[in-house]
Amino acid sequence: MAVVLGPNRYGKAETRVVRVAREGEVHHLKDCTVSIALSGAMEAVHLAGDNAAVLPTDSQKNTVYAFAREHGIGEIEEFALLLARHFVDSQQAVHHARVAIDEHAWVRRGPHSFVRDGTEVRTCLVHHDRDGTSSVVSGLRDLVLLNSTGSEFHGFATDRYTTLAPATDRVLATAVTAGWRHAGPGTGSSADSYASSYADSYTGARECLLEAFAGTHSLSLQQTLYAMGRRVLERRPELCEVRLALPNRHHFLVDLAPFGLDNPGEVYYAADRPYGLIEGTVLDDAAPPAGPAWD
Ligand SMILES: O=c1[nH]c(=O)c2[nH]c(=O)[nH]c2[nH]1
Repeated sequence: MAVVLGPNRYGKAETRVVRVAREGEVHHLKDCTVSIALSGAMEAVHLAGDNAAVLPTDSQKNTVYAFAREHGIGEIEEFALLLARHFVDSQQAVHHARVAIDEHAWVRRGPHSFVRDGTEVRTCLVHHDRDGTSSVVSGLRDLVLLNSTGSEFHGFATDRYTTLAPATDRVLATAVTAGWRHAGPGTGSSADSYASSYADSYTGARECLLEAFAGTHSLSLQQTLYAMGRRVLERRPELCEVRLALPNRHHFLVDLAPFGLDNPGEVYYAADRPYGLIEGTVLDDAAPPAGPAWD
């Protein structure tokens, strides 16, 4: 048997950075978690303990803070591309950089006061390669949605273990995890002109998800998933692929008969687990190959 080193990467995970931009009395807040993973010519460190090619993860963390000071944090996709290009361009041994950023939303409550906005998180995942190609996936997670009617589930397959009753009017609730792949940028710095639209693109794609969830009379969460992905692709030509994970947050009607009460769709038990997990990809059939974009 010959033992060889397989794929590997390393980097500082989950650097928490909060950037306060001060405009006199009025402050602006960006609250991010940045995860970096670098790969390339890293055989020597694994095989011989030679660290010459290893830029310490501590330096990577420091770069996040220094860049936040020097460049500010605009759209997270731009900041991720900036970091990814920096590591590939400045370190000979680094051939590929992966940068994932989560943005935690704060809502303004005054010139320099903010309230954390629920659990929803905006996300991005950027890859940059030595040959200059970049990929950008934007998205969100923990966007919690509920329709109190307009959802059915019946006509499903049954077997000897099926006890689920067909539903013609049920609560449909989920916590959306979604990613959408940008058709560009293809190469290097040409991404910069593109970058100014990341904010619009995000707001637009998120709105499509909300609209499609609220506006689809659902015969299954799978059907709703497809409608959500399709709406994004139809309205946002800059995007070519959407991946969704939708946990079915089951709401069970409580049996109030023991108390002499009826329950015409008014009182539910919101179960947290187990939950159905519906996952799917919706894509433009002319989408360029994804490469490592989702890795
Ligand atoms: O929308 C649904 N899809 C399913 O696949 C499923 N399975 C289940 O038990 N309930 C539901 N609901």
